[in-house]
Order: sequence, then C-alpha cells, then structure tokens
Amino acid sequence: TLSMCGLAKEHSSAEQQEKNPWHASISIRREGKGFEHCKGALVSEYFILTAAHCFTIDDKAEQITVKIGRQGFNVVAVHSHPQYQIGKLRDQGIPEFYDYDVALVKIQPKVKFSSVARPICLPCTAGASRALRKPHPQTTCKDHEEILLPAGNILSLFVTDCINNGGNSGMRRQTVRIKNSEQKVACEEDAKKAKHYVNVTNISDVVTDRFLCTGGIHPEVDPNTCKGDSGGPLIIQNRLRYVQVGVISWGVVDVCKNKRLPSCDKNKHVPVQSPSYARDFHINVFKVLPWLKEQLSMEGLDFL
Ligand SMILES: CO[C@H]1CCN(Cc2c(C)cc(C)c3[nH]ccc23)[C@H](CO)C1
Repeated sequence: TLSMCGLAKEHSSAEQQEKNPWHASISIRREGKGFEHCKGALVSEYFILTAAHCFTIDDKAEQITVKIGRQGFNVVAVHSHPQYQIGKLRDQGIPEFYDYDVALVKIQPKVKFSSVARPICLPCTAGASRALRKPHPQTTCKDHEEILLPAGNILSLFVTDCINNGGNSGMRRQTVRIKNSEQKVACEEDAKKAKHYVNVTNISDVVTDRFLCTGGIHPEVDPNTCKGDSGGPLIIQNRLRYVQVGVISWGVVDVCKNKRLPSCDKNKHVPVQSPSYARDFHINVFKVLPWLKEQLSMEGLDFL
C-alpha cells in the first residue's frame, strides 16, 4: 500500500523510535574538532529534512552520518536552500543570519519503512490530506495552512535529548506553543536578547517571514530548544497523525550549554529555568514549499 506518513506507535510501552519513527540523528565529523550533532526528519525513502546551518561549505558527504533508530545510513549529498546564506548580513554587523535555514540530506541505501523508520507528513502533499482526513485532490495547500497554522497560539511538539535510567541518551517530546497571534510581535522582539542581535534595531531584518516563533512564559512556560536540536521537526499532531510545520533553526539561549541533559523520566521532571525572553525560531515549511517540491519531485510525495 502507499506508505502512510506521520503514523506512529502510540502505546506507552513503545520504544521512543517507534513513537517518533521519522526521527533522524545527524553527526558531522570535523578533523580535530570532534563532531557536530543535529537532528532531522525522514520525509521520503531517500531524504532527511534538516537545518542548513548544521553544515559548512567544506563538509564532505563522507564526514556525515545519519542514524534512524539503530540503523546507520551513508550520505549521498546535502542540498541546502539556495537562499540560505549565514554571512549575508555580516557587513551590517550581524554575524549569523538564519533565513531559509533548511537542507535536504540524501541518504543511501533507500529506507525500508518499518515501525522504527517511517516518514513524517509534509504539508501540501496527498499524504498530509489523508492524515488530516481531508478529501484529495479537493483539499488545497491553503486549506492545509488554515488547518495547521490558524491564528492564535498553536500547540506543537519537538523532540530533545535526555538521559534514560540506563545512562545512555534517549529522546523526549517537548510541547511548545507557536505564537501565531498578537503575541508573535513580543516573541520576535525577544530575538534582540540573542548575543549576536543586541544591536539590531529592526528585528524583522533577522526574524524574517520565514520564521515561526515559540518559547517564553505566556500563556504557559514553553520549554526551549538546545543547539543539538537544530534541524529537528516542529510537529503538529492531529488526532493520531503527525505533520511537520517547522524546522528548528535557532534559539536566543542554549539552555543545554554546560548543563547535564534532563532525565527522560517525566516524573523526574526538573523544570529547567529559562529566562522569559528565551525564544526559539523555526523555518516555516509553508514558506519553502517551491524548493521542497523541486527537490522531492522524484519521491512520489504527490505535492498539491
Ligand atoms: C543569534 O545568536 C544566537 C543564534 C543561535 N544560538 C545558538 C543556537 C543554535 C545555533 C541553534 C539552536 C537550535 C539553538 N537553540 C538555542 C540556542 C541555539 C546562539 C545562542 O545560544 C546565538
């Protein structure tokens, strides 16, 4: 049958990878500098969607490994968004600019879908219409955007690292609210508290239309991302199906820096105290659809 995207095991005793079967770990080996770690989401048999800032122009495919659960994959190529240019505003005193911070990593061999390896749904695909229980092809991409990103504070989730009782690293879901309401302005204003943006006058110069904003303490305290969460998916759960609406790009404060990882056991929930201005910024998948459609044209995803 046509593989169903965004479907996961829900029972509490399922393995973390079975609950998040699209979750990919990306490691980039850099001579003499150890490893950089990022996350990503499986979006088809050959592609992982992640953040462009995980890679530098010097990185070769051979330096990069991708793991989906226990299974390792080789990297064939990294396709960063053509408009991603981290140094674009350097002359204006802005050392890092994260606009269009998305990349598609092509892996081999082709992923054999299973309970621990299954793609997440991308908006504006036939799979997402099915996941949203909307008729195909009557349902439009605009319909998807109205369903997934309505005005208001939108509940969404991302996955972060944690330490399980065995002492090795696991993954834990974090719930955050996308400020797609009048709170969006305050959310974006807090970007000025980031170390590289303290002198920025017009925050819309760095927080462009491509970003979704989460974090802060209103209406609830949102957990924050860590540097190692870069590239991971920001997900909307609709009943028992999952659709990716964002790619984790950057945050104002790295709450994991020089800190031990939180425990995976929810009951041992140590609320990491982050400042109220700790916000996180994610590339809105709806804003990079033409690029996704072009790059994934051969993957049988049936874009609307
Ligand atoms: C503009 O200046 C800031 C940009 C990014 N920040 C690092 C960072 C990256 C790169 C990626 C993700 C997902 C992060 N989550 C939390 C921090 C963080 C640092 C501050 O920590 C400085």
